[in-house]
Amino acid sequence: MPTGHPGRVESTVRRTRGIDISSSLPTTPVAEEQAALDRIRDVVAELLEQETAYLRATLGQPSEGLNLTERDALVAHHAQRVQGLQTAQYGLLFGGVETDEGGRFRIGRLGLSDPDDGERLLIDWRAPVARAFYTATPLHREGLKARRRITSTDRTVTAVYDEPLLVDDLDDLGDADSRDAALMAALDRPRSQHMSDIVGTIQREQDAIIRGPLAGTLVVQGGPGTGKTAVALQRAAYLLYEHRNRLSKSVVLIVGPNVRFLEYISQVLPSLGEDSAVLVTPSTLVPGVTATATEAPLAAEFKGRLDIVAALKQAVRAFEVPNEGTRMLRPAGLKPMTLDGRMLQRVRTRGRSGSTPHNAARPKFEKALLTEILRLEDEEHGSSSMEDWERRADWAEDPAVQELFDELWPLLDPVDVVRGLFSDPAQFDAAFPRLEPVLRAALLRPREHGLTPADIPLVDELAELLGEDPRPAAAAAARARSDRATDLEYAQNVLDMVTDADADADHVSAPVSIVSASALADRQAAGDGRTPAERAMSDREWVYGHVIVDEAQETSPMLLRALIRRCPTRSMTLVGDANQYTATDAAFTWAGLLDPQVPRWSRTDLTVNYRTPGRIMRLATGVLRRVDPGAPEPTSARDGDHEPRVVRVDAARLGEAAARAAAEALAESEGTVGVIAPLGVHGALRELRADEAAKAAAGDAASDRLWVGTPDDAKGLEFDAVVVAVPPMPAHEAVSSATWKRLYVALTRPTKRLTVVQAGDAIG
Ligand SMILES: Nc1ncnc2c1ncn2[C@@H]1O[C@H](COP(=O)(O)OP(=O)(O)OP(=O)(O)O)[C@@H](O)[C@H]1O
Repeated sequence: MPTGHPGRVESTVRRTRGIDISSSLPTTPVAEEQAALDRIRDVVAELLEQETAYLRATLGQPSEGLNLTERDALVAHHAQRVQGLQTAQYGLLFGGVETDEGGRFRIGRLGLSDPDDGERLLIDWRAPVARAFYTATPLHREGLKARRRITSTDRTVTAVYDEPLLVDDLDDLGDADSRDAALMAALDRPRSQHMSDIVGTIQREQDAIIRGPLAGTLVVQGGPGTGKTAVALQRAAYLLYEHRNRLSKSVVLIVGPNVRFLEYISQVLPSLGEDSAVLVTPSTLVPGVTATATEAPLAAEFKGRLDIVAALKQAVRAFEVPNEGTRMLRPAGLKPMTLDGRMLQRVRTRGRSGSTPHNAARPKFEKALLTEILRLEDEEHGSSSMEDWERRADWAEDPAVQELFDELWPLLDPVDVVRGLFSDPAQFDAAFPRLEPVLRAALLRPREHGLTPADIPLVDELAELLGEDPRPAAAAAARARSDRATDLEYAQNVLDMVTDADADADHVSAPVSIVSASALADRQAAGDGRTPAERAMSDREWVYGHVIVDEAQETSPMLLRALIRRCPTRSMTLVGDANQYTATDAAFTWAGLLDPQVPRWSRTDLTVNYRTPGRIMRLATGVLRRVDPGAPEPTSARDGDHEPRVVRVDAARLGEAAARAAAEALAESEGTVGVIAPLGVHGALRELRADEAAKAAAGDAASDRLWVGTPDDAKGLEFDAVVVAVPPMPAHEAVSSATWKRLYVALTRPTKRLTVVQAGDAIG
């Protein structure tokens, strides 16, 4: 019975000098790679069976000889193995290299040896020896004689592209098209609801970013479709591999623009066998709090500025012994006592001494107030025969005193403070004096108004200023208990999935959350049965090993501050595009965002658009030049086969025309269709969406392919065919730059076809 597992096998592979893939060569390269893939799949299947049996056995023997935590940890450990092996089955083998010394290696999604005879079958794409596969060129061969790219479905090798690197004459290399065939095949594949990884076709300029050092802040600037998201996720997988000891404990935080986007990218890391990452949006950065509302851009921009920190500090101070002047204390069964203003100020000063946050300073305040009360009592009745500590305890239990504590130094919740601040005009004006009326009107709102994304960094800041409230301890314990139950349920689901899996299914879908092998040790050490990622997710004060921000051009200074709090070493990768900044009409610069808070950062640019065909990019660039006349000619990896279509319609028929164009796109393309339109147009798509949803519900998986959203929702997404509905716009000079950039974002979403349905002047 084999005893190996991917983790252990992996370390063997890293010591390997070469793999002989030439023994008993089948006749053609495709047949040769098919034989290799069959063998690799057999080994994976065997390991999978073994791990499933372990999982089943562990689940079937409740705590025999093990305490509950140990059992949970083992269950999760085996569940992770099972899921890791399952997800690895897709696109397992994609490359090979032949070195100058004659060594031949196969490169794949994970490192694997045959557990029976120890033969190395696959090298993990992230291992140092695999690097040249991505970066070698005929001019810089990096010790390689030849490279082989392999494309396959789960079980079948579909093509093999051999690329000689050692050639006497560079003209012998063959044409670029055949060299790039694997890349072109990857770019032309129909898109689905989920992003795929690019592990088989990473390009040289992308590889340099992916394998860049962990330390420091790296900005990756690139136009639409240049692979920023893909590279950021591959980089997360690479860093988790290369710095496993550190990062599997500290976890990588990935911030994406919205929930749909997180869903879109959610399969990439699991498909690469990695799970030590937490995915959030700016709206869900603070555990337990979610922003659900929107607000005017000028209000959001104001809240994003760093000067708001001073206002928040002031707002908290305003709760500490708020009204000067005399207070009457009416203790039960005793004469009322007068607490004069000067005395209360003394108490406040003592409460505020040191740097203790507000809630945490409450005991200090209580102690100072009780001291004053005792002094007054002594003055009135002479010194008492009771011990001071007894008198303090007595007074502290008096309801009138407790009421006074709560009135003069209330325990505060950050969300309540934000709600109060932006709904109570008196509090608001005290915190933000002399605001322009328009801004004041945009910021003030009813107390029951939902939180907005720009409120979340304020909640985070306030949580720091307020400190822990001891009262939620019980709630946290309950949450930990329910997390454990979820773990067990999750492991059972994995088992069910394995049992139900159709043996002939060509694609095993990747689970959203798996547990890394190395997390086992941490679980045991932590003793609470949760993975580091799970613990990080529920802990606002978690310090992450690395932070990745996608669409980072939309990061406000306050959000950046909240992210730096989560990673004070500033080990961060920020990917984005200044030209896709739409939060305000101002121009975005990386220096403007970073310089005030990140003393040193570096920038790399990505230049080739792998998504949008050249002929569509030219139309989109015409729109971009409305705001940036000097925008350079775009470079697309493909020119594409379909000219963009522009349909002019009456404003009243915009929705109807968009729906017709979407129906046509669904009929002529086999992949996904995105309709990007203002909210007012979405209603016209209702029927088409219902039709698609009904077909999908009836089991026609191929029909779950229509998406409808606004340009802001579409950020970061892509579709095979896109319909952009453009409402009538004012004279072009009057169109705001953010509006042009939103349109630019929308026009750059297609991988193949674009239809613009427009109700006004030509946009290009
Ligand atoms: N090396 C590559 N091999 C195969 N596909 C790639 C490669 N690089 C990028 N792609 C594909 O190109 C498309 C665009 O990539 P991605 O979404 O990462 O771009 P982006 O720069 O984040 O775009 P945007 O800023 O417009 O959101 C994706 O389908 C991605 O898988």
